[in-house]
Amino acid sequence: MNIALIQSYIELGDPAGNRKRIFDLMEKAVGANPKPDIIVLPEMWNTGYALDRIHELADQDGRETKDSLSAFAREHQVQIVGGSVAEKIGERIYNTMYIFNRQGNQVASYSKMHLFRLMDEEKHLHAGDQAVTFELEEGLKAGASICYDIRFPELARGLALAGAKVLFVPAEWPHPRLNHWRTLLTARAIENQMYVVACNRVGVSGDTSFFGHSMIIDPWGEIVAEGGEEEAIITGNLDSSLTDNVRQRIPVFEDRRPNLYIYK
Ligand SMILES: NC(=O)CCC(=O)C(=O)O
Repeated sequence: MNIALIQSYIELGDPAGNRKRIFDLMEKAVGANPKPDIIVLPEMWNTGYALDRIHELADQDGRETKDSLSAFAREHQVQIVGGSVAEKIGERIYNTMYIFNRQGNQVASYSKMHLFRLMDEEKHLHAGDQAVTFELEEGLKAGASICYDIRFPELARGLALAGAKVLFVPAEWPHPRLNHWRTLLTARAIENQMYVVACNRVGVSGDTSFFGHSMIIDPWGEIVAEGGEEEAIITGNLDSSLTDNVRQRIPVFEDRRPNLYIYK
């Protein structure tokens, strides 16, 4: 499966401008040869972290985002892991990912469950309360996570135990924590023997600088593709048989001793 990561710049508090930018980049991605089977977007791509105005800027019920991503997926016959957007449900704002198949049908959604205090998320957003797996083509099971979620290995392990062979991680992860980003993503891939597909934004927003370095890491922990710090479409290939291969070679899931892991 060919994957294209849309490592874009995001303008603070400009949903219309950001939508145009993201869709222009997606058009470019589907025009490439080979055409991607899956497009992945970054976190909060509609508004960025304009949290002080998030109630007026968030997408009501995610309607505009869902309609436009669905139409794009159907028109271009491509699966979309839609990063995340600020979504307004009633009076609550969530940081939510939508996933679409090639027919344009929404197959799942996931709201970020760990809110990141360093960026004030907990003051403005509601946390999701459900872990989510979903099925890509060829029966390939994937798990959803968003940015800060990767600091919680229990989430990725739970998704792997539920059958996920790929973990998607849209992000807005800034300097100076590139070392954390690369190490945590690689650790999640190695310990769960799964692909990690992470799409980070680039550019400066206020006094925060986002470094990109979107990456695809295979179940052996090797980096298959990695972006730099500029806006770009990063592409790479995912071979689902590699997950089974690595899991047979080092049978971590058979060797687990979960009943011994609780401190008394
Ligand atoms: N948007 C986020 O969740 C950022 C997480 C982050 O930067 C971290 O260090 O964790």
